Amino acid sequence: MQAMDLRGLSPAPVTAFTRDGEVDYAANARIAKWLAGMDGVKSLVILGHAGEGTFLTEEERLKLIRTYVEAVNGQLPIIAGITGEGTKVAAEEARKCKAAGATGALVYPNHGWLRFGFQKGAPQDRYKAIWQESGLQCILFQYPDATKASYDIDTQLAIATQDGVVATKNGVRNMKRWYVEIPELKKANPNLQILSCHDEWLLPTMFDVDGLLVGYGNIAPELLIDLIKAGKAQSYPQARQIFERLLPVTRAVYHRGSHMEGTVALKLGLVHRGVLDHATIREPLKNLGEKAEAEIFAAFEAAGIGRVDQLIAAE
Ligand SMILES: N[C@@H](CC=O)C(=O)O
Repeated sequence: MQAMDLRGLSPAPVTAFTRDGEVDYAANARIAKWLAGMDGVKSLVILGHAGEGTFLTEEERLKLIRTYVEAVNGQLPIIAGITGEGTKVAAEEARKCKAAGATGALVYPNHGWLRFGFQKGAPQDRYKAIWQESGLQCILFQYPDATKASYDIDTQLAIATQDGVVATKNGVRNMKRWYVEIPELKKANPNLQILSCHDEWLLPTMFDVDGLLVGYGNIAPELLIDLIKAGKAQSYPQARQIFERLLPVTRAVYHRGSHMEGTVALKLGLVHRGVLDHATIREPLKNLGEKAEAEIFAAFEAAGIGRVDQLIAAE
């Protein structure tokens, strides 16, 4: 197996809808082409939180994968969020995603684990079943420490050393754990690619990662690519400068009441950049209101993040 190279930016694109709430495949293809055309973008991760993946029907999800695969024309791997609850259901979902053209799986924890915690051994069996059933290359998704679905180090090590697991998307949000666990994972599997997803405060993790897998990659991919480079060069001043420039946008999009609002804010950001015509979302997401919209647009102005001209060229 040739592992996906994720050493750079992997944006998690939003899903564009028509004004009446249907999936707008043409608009999604435009997003795919725009992002895929950028040097430093290594994969596109669809059907995740930012992509409202669980708000789509199975038919829509598979059609969206096919749309992305066609749009990027082999330039990049398409990674699908795998969210099915039961292990068998998730493995079956992954098999269908692979048949639709996906290369990778971002494996979400079972939702019940968020509420009750997981039984030892169950997470690694979920990854194993997905890999064996589908052949999709898996990304270990580490949830925040504050949730019961955050895997202890033994569970992470077991998953990280299994066949078919090529990367971890780490959002632990506990630097005591990050500083200890990331080196342990690297020691156990030196090929494991470390991706941060701490959208709301990326800076502290930038010096230890191979890349980013973030919803933030929708709205400021150019600056995030530079931030990754600065982190890899271990240049704190350079990384800090980019972080400061992004700060108004980070605050407007991610320092909100809930991370769920971030997805709505991402769509507004894409409207501001001329990538989307409107920010239609699906329930249970809610619009943020005119005041928040104005704040988000003003934040983009303050950061000097403007419209995307290349999008038109990509069509
Ligand atoms: N950045 C978020 C969004 C999810 O995919 C996270 O940490 O999980």
